[in-house]
Amino acid sequence: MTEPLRLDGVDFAHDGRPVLRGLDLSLPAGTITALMGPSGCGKSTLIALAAGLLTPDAGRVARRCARLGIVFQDPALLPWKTALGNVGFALRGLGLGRAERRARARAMLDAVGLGPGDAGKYPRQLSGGMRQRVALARALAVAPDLLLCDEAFSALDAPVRAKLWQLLHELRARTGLTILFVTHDQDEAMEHADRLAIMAPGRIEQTASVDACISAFTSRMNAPVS
Ligand SMILES: Nc1ncnc2c1ncn2[C@@H]1O[C@H](COP(=O)(O)OP(=O)(O)OP(=O)(O)O)[C@@H](O)[C@H]1O
Repeated sequence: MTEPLRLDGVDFAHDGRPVLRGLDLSLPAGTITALMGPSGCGKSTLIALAAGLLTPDAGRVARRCARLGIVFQDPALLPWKTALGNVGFALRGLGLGRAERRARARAMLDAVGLGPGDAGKYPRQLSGGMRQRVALARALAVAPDLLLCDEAFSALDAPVRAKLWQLLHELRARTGLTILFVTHDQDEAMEHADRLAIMAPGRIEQTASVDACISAFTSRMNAPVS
């Protein structure tokens, strides 16, 4: 099976202070992996390395994807562009005409639950949750085959989160999208991921399939009390 993302023996230091040491992680194509671990263990640093925004001091980061989508906790939208303009901007460089870019951007905003009324608003006129939805639409508009999400849904309420997850599951089923998402929410991880990657400070401590975790838990619950 191909691996759209693989990190081998990655070391990384922020300002000379080691943060990741000999970190290994691989994502099989079409899987959804939840990256979990204590605050400060290096999850966001791993995502930045995976995205190519940071360069490892040692080891190797290999991305085998045609198009990468990234969503951060901070949506970082262009303040001088509308929601539609922000999503359309991401489509420049794909060789599409202006009308096609606008149509794709509109459709993607619609898919994340932002209709024509919201599409024309500037980031300052949108709530934090709406800005996060614009950021997701921007990442998905390029039709990525690898999506990295760093606490991307943290400002969203439960019903909106559920709708966006439904959209991601549909995209995965249709396109084989591979997703790595950082979350502190165990329920979100168990409900939406196929695999868990659990970090200890600086490294991946364990990767396991969610099904294996659930059956281990169930057999422990059903074990006779001695
Ligand atoms: N730009 C930076 N400059 C210096 N140190 C940094 C920088 N970014 C992160 N660090 C440090 O690197 C370590 C790992 O940070 P990182 O943000 O990757 O952890 P995290 O697991 O994502 O944390 P959280 O769950 O709190 O978001 C922390 O000690 C943090 O203080």
